[in-house]
Amino acid sequence: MRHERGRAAVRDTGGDTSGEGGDAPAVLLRGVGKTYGKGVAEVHALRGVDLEIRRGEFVVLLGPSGSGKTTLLNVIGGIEPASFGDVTAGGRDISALGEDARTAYRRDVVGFVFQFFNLVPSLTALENVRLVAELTGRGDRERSAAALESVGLAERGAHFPAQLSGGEQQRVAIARAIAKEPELLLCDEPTGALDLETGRGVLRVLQDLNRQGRTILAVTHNEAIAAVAHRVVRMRSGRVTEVTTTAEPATADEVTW
Ligand SMILES: Nc1ncnc2c1ncn2[C@@H]1O[C@H](COP(=O)(O)OP(=O)(O)OP(=O)(O)O)[C@@H](O)[C@H]1O
Repeated sequence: MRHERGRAAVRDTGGDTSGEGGDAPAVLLRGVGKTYGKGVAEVHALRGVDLEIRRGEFVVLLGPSGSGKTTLLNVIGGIEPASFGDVTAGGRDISALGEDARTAYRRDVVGFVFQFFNLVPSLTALENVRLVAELTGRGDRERSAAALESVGLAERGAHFPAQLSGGEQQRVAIARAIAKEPELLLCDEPTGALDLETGRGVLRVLQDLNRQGRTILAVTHNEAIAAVAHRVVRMRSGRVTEVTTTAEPATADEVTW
């Protein structure tokens, strides 16, 4: 494994921003800030973040609690708008979108995976996957079944969440996120609620999806997970402090925590 630390690697986040189409980055942030509240209650969650994520990259965002990781994920995913700066993702200038256009972007371009799976308990695994895909007009049974198969759960489509392990539920949540074929998969602590073995299973699925060409950004506290990424972005106090490139990412089976 080769690490390129410090300034040279941080320069990675620059690059030509003019191109559209094939060479356009999956995500490009320039001077992005997010401030919550007003006056004495003001919190500067992001303080001028520059970041580029290329198509097909697997990027892990690491940082201590409160450093702004989830805020950054939410801004990239269109869950909340930046207070200032430019956000381009999926070929769109997200910072310029109104509420409705941001909702459409979130629905059509981004797949989300959360720490606590958020499956609907009264629906089967397959129904959970279809439910979200249907919102984008891509909810046919075959596509949803194929998504379940791609996370190794082809046989579990008729099971309810309570009949599945935590790792399996998270894999259903990943299938749900990818069934609509998003350009970008955003994961917030995807292994945070899982033990080592089931967590590895989830990482394995994410790595497979990435090898098939999906762009993935995963937020975590867990330093070990960084080993599977192409690049690791470290944050502190709302700023990117370091970007590390890994020439040969580890496989999910090689990481331990
Ligand atoms: N809706 C909100 N209103 C006010 N402050 C917020 C809000 N969301 C986040 N913050 C604050 O912004 C800062 C960054 O929070 P954020 O959740 O992005 O950090 P994080 O790195 O993801 O932390 P953790 O690892 O604990 O989830 C924190 O100080 C947090 O308290």
